[in-house]
Amino acid sequence: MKRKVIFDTDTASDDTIALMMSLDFFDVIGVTIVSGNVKFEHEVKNALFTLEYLGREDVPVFLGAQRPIMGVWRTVEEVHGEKGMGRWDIPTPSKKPENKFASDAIIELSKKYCCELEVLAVSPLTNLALAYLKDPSIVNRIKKVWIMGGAFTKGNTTEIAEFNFWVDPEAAKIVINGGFNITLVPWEVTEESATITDDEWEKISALNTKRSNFFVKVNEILREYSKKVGSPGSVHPDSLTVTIAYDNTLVLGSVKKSVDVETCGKSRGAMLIDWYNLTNSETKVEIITKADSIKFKKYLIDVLSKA
Ligand SMILES: O=c1[nH]cnc2c1ncn2[C@@H]1O[C@H](CO)[C@@H](O)[C@H]1O
Repeated sequence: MKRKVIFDTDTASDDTIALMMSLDFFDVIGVTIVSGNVKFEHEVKNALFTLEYLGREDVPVFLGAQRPIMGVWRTVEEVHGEKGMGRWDIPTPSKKPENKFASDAIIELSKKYCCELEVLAVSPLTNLALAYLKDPSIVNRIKKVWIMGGAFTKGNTTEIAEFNFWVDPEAAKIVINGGFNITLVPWEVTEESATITDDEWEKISALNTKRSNFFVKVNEILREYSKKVGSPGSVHPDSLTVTIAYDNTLVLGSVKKSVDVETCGKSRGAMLIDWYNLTNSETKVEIITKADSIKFKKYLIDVLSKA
């Protein structure tokens, strides 16, 4: 029996590959969309299209928050392409989203699948924060929350902040302090273990499957951008996070610490880790410090090799 998950996403480039992998690994009972990477309407279209492309029209898509709780954010078309799918102008999908707000869907599904549901959040945490504010008891019904977010020090959006935390630091603060059972996969770990080098990119292109062709198209601009800012290839944080959720033997190092999120000034979106337990906080989360790159890439190639 596959584990039941909700996939929360600001769907652009690597989000779609993380969704593809999740559909293989898990029983995805819902996809929830949140504002972040590109215009909301494109994120919705990208998610619906990805599901259709993979023949998974059966998976419901729920529309969520179209802005962060408080702050002003910016979309990052330079990272993912104008519409979030590289240079690919995807056709309009015929699949339609559900008529239920994402945070309400999270609450309802947590009741329906009480105590076994997991959330894969590869996105700003607005939808989950709103669900928690409406019904804090979801903490007792959701088994696990896997989060791609936060940077130790090497921010990819400001000097100190990672994009998902930076878009909605208030939401990240609410979720992380909410008492969920959380594993965090920070930016640096993903850059170290989930960067696809030129050789690996060529290998993926040469697979020439429906899925590998999709990978190459949607990540084309991500690859160019990542290299431009100094990574050795395209970085795939969301795909690594769902693979760690699926196979915990990918975890080569982790710590359990209390975490907070800065919401002010120039360091807005920074991840604060209480390394020495200075705050005496009881609320701790697991933070991944090292992941198995070889295993991750094997899973990725396996998923992309399928017809
Ligand atoms: O420069 C970037 N490289 C990779 N992913 C990015 C970038 N900017 C925004 N995201 C998005 O934010 C998370 C990673 O911080 C990922 O979830 C990705 O979708």
